[in-house]
Amino acid sequence: MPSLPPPSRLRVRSVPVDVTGDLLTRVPDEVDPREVVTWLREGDGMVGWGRAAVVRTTGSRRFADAEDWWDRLRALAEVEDEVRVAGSGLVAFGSFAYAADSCDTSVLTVPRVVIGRRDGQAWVTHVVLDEEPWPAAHPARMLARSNPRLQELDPVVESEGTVPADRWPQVVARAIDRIGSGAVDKVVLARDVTVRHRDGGIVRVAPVLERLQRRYAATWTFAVDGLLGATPEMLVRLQGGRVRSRVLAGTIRRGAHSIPDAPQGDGSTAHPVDPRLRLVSSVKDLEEHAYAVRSVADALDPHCSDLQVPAAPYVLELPDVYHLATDLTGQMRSGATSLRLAAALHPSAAVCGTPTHVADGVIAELEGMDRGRYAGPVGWVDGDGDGDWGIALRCGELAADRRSMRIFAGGGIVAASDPHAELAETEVKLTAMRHALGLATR
Ligand SMILES: C=C(O[C@H]1C=CC=C(C(=O)O)[C@@H]1O)C(=O)O
Repeated sequence: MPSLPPPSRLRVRSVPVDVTGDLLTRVPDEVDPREVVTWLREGDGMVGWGRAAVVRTTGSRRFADAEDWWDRLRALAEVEDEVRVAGSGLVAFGSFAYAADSCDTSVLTVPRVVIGRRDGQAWVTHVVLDEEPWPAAHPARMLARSNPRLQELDPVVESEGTVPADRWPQVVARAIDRIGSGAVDKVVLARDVTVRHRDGGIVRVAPVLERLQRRYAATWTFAVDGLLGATPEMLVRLQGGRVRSRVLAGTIRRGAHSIPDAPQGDGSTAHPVDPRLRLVSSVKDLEEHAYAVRSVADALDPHCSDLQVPAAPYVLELPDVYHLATDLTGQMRSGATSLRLAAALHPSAAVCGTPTHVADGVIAELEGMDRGRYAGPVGWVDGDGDGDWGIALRCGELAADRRSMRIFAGGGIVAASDPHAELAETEVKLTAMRHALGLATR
């Protein structure tokens, strides 16, 4: 059950403002980092802080309880919205545990302040409870603030995760055996690594988010209740009745050129093969991708009319990797909120496998860890039900004492997977958080 009932009366006011530059610099330094929320891409999006209302849920009803709470909250809220874009007015940010039996709690939180910007239009939203007065500083003083950029990083050190890196290929090999036995077609296995402050201090969130946003501008830089990352994968976006999903599965490292081993019969010199070409012609990656697309298409089908599923993927280019990507689109017909859609889509075969329930069992058995909120939906929902929900990838979860963080990476395993290549893939995916924490040199 929700740990906090919604307040009797939430008053919300959104007004247009003039905000240029980096939205992250508007977040006050003194804010508790677990109360900072962000959803940013290419400089646009939202940042927020404070807690006007929050619900924490667990178990197999973690989505349903959060949805019920949200429905009650939005029915009670009094909203004055002069902006009327997706995300203005009442908005909640959320992050959900991957597994029903996770020890981690899922959260949906309504910040006290949100600053948003979309297509050149910026706004600020304030939320007050009951008879509380509107903040006096609204909005001029707050918007004049600009904290220094790229603050110095905290000194952090890395230690082994649940499964040490050198044992990871054995874990992958067991999954390949399981696939060989016919029990399951695809399994996504993930590992964690622990990073802690070298001097036992608190790991600060702001510099980590700044670095993620700067290097991974084309991904969604998120922060919700201490879960931080830059995900390239959009589980579902609902905006004005349009539904979109970006499915990723199939990966190759950037710069992974190789010389073709077949002799060049015409006597010409062998050239390195562009990794993008290798990726789009890799039977193994195409298979991995097809399972993920199918799972999303099947889950969206009951909710959408005119669902468009491209026949072949394209290559998404990120700073460290290339991914096979497919963008699905549809027209909402079921009336579900974006949060309900995210719940229906989770877990897709980009983070679980095929068939879902068998893959989930193999994951629980072989990974030996609680994924927490890694690989769960992360994003926001507004009062109309519109919103963005990504899959929490390329991310880390701050410990309750804020002195350490678990960072995560996984990869899809199919029959043709190579255990050592899978270890290398998790290493390259860990680069995003290592870079943000100052652990990667690139
Ligand atoms: C599970 C992860 O990536 C997923 C998303 C893109 C590509 C993937 C892959 O090629 O295996 C994974 O399905 C991760 O980054 O931890």
